[in-house]
Amino acid sequence: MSILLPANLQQCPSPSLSPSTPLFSPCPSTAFSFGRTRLRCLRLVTSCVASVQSTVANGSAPAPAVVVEREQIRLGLPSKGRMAADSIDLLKDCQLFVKQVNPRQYVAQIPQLPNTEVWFQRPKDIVRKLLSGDLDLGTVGLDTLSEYGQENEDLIIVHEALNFGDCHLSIAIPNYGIYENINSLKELAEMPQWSEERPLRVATGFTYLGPKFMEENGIKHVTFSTADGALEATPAMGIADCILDLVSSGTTLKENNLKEIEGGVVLESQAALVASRRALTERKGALNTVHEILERLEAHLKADGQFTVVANMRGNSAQEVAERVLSQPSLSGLQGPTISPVYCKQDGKVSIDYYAIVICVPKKALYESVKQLRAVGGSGVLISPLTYIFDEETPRWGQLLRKLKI
Ligand SMILES: Nc1ncnc2c1ncn2[C@@H]1O[C@H](COP(=O)(O)OP(=O)(O)OP(=O)(O)O)[C@@H](O)[C@H]1O
Ligand SMILES: O=P(O)(O)OC[C@H]1O[C@H](OP(=O)(O)OP(=O)(O)O)[C@H](O)[C@@H]1O
Ligand SMILES: [Mg+2]
Repeated sequence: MSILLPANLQQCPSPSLSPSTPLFSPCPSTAFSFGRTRLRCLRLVTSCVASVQSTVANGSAPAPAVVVEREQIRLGLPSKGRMAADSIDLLKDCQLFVKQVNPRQYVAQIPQLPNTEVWFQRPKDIVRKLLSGDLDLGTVGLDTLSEYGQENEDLIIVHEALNFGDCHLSIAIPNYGIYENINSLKELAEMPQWSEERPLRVATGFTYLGPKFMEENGIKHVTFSTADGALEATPAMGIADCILDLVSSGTTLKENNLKEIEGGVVLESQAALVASRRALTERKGALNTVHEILERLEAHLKADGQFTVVANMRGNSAQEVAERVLSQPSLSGLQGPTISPVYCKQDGKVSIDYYAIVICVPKKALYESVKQLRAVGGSGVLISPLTYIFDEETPRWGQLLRKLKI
């Protein structure tokens, strides 16, 4: 398997190469010409790469030996792109308001977290800066974390499902010509077209995950090229056989006559809250800050999927009403229904003919729950959104402490 090098290693100096010799072409059209010279170049580059890899592995940096002293905890948020607004909106929904004076200012404050400052960075730089110790926390897609974090143990996922930025990293091939009947990675790998001389050409921005995935799947005759965007054009341009890129709605693939294949998904991704292990264990205040952010996130995200349902139900006692409610599978709520007497005044006398029941219902199960409530005599059903659900302790906090071995 030959692996072309990430663009950020192109400038790697080598005395045997003329300055004009391209070591790695971001243009896929030159990506699989492996003459002798090319192979020699690659070997030279490989040894050169080994020496820089300790500091620049696909742009990621190793964790610093010591944590640099500073007063503030630093939270990295995406400066632009599709993750930027959603990150700020999520914090806002958790009552953490990011105060940015203007959109071109890359530092901001969160008044509710006075010991924390926000730094806006490109997602890949958030990962790099977590590794270099210049940020302590950050929100990024799991795809970016895997690509630029490269399983570095200093990176800890604090919350892996922030409920935005959903997409998956997947292989896509043309849906025409020789690929018409190819529907799985296995079938793609077994096509007679690929050989050492003419490997399968993959265009991808994921120069770490791509080769790793192919190797794990035993695909030998494969070569990679990279570009910064519009990868979906490369098969039709004749410069790649397939692509490995992010997919969310699937529109870009469809519009470019490409299809996904079985076994071709490298990873599922959504936004995550990530921290530097070193910062959490060594920086004063970092663990408290992460605890507060995590509590707010979990309370909001848990509530986000639920409705509060209130209904009245005729009955002789709270116990009898509870038995009827609990006979229905979708009406058990978070811990069970809350049932309270409804006091009515009739002919000058106060009596209890009805009970009010309050339950939390998953949004997806709402209509089913309303039907079940009606079936056991519920009436006057009121539905309202839930804002926060604070549990006794956030489950992810315990997981984090275990990861940190605290
Ligand atoms: N359809 C999608 N395509 C790409 N990324 C997506 C998609 N849906 C969600 N994402 C998430 O958004 C993140 C950032 O994507 P975005 O394209 O905004 O920035 P970028 O790719 O880092 O920047 P640029 O495209 O300008 O180089 C991705 O890493 C991924 O986690
Ligand atoms: O499945 P879809 O909803 O169609 O989204 C997938 C496309 O979105 C991303 O590109 P982006 O918009 O970031 O443009 P880029 O290629 O310039 O990065 C990604 O690289 C795909 O091309
Ligand atoms: Mg993009």
